[in-house]
Amino acid sequence: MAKRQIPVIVLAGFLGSGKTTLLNHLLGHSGGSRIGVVVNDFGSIEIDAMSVAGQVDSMVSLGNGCLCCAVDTSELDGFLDKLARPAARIDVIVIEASGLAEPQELIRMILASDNESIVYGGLVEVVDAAEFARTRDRHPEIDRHLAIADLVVLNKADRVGEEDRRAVLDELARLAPGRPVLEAVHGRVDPELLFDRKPREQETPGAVRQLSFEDLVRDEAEHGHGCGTHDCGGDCAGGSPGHRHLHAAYDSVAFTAAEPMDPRRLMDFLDNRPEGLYRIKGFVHFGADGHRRTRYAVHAVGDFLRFYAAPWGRAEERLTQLVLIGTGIDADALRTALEGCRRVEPRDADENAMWGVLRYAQG
Ligand SMILES: Nc1nc2c(ncn2[C@@H]2O[C@H](COP(=O)(O)OP(=O)(O)OP(=O)(O)O)[C@@H](O)[C@H]2O)c(=O)[nH]1
Repeated sequence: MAKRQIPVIVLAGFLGSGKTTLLNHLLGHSGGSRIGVVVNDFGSIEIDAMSVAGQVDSMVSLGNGCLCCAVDTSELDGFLDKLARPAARIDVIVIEASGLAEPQELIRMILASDNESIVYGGLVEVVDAAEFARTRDRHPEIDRHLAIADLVVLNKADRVGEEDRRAVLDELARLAPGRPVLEAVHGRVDPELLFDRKPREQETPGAVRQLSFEDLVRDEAEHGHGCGTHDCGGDCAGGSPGHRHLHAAYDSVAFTAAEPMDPRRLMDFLDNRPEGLYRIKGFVHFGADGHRRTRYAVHAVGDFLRFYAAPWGRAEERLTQLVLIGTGIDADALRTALEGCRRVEPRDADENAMWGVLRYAQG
């Protein structure tokens, strides 16, 4: 009997589209399946890894940089070997790509792996319904990602009206013809759709098709792009302009503070985020009266801003840890601005200080 192979699914999508949210949904609704997770954060503080830890059967995390620019595949191979070892009893592995990754490079790495216990399980591309048009304007590369997706999740369906929703669906049908598009709110998709894939030979011609190794080799020959196997620094100047990695233009800034943050100053910073600063994620410790036990997860995606309140874990260090990602951002200025948001001096009780934060809070 053929040995059962563990499918490795790549979960991709632009910054803030909802990959971690979807992954957490899968983890919470996996039934009896054991999910192994590889998280690839772009920033040097592994916010995504922290956001899924605790719910997952087995996780490895690759911080600071895009996996798609790894010099060789051995690092990923090592992680896959670890997750696929029989003792881990993993049924499916999900790789959450960084929001700036080239999914094609990740797929190439999985297909090139000589680990016989794993098999490429498809690309799930998450799309932010509200940001789709703007993201595509700035990053036409997204079209290429959609074209090779096995499943497109049109997430944040709650953030668009009927007309915009239809327009995005039409555009997706054009960009990813024949591919299933699932509309979702907060990444709530049926896990069955991801894990229980039909074997290739049962697929209907013209329906969902997984990218094959031949496709990739052909694509490489056509585009002369081999950055899965060399250190291209994300730019691949030798390749076609269409193959410029998304993250080549993006910088990330990490900020950590042990002192509590001043809610008014931080809100002032967040309400006036500089142009180009597209994504902020992390956790904030405010330390204000009545809020000392609350950890505020913060997410900014484009114009969208939310805080999610949850109690700090018992053993958790009360720190503010933020990752800021954007194009043309001034890292030093951002760090200085955030330093200025720390509450260094004890202040008189300011009962209303948290109002600005609570306006954006959920949970
Ligand atoms: N309104 C709304 N918000 C959502 C939905 N899905 C996710 N979000 C929010 O969008 C923000 C970003 O979600 P994440 O899951 O962290 O996105 P991501 O793709 O992992 O982000 P990166 O790791 O930066 O690429 C968070 O505030 C989520 O709560 C949705 O369907 N509707």
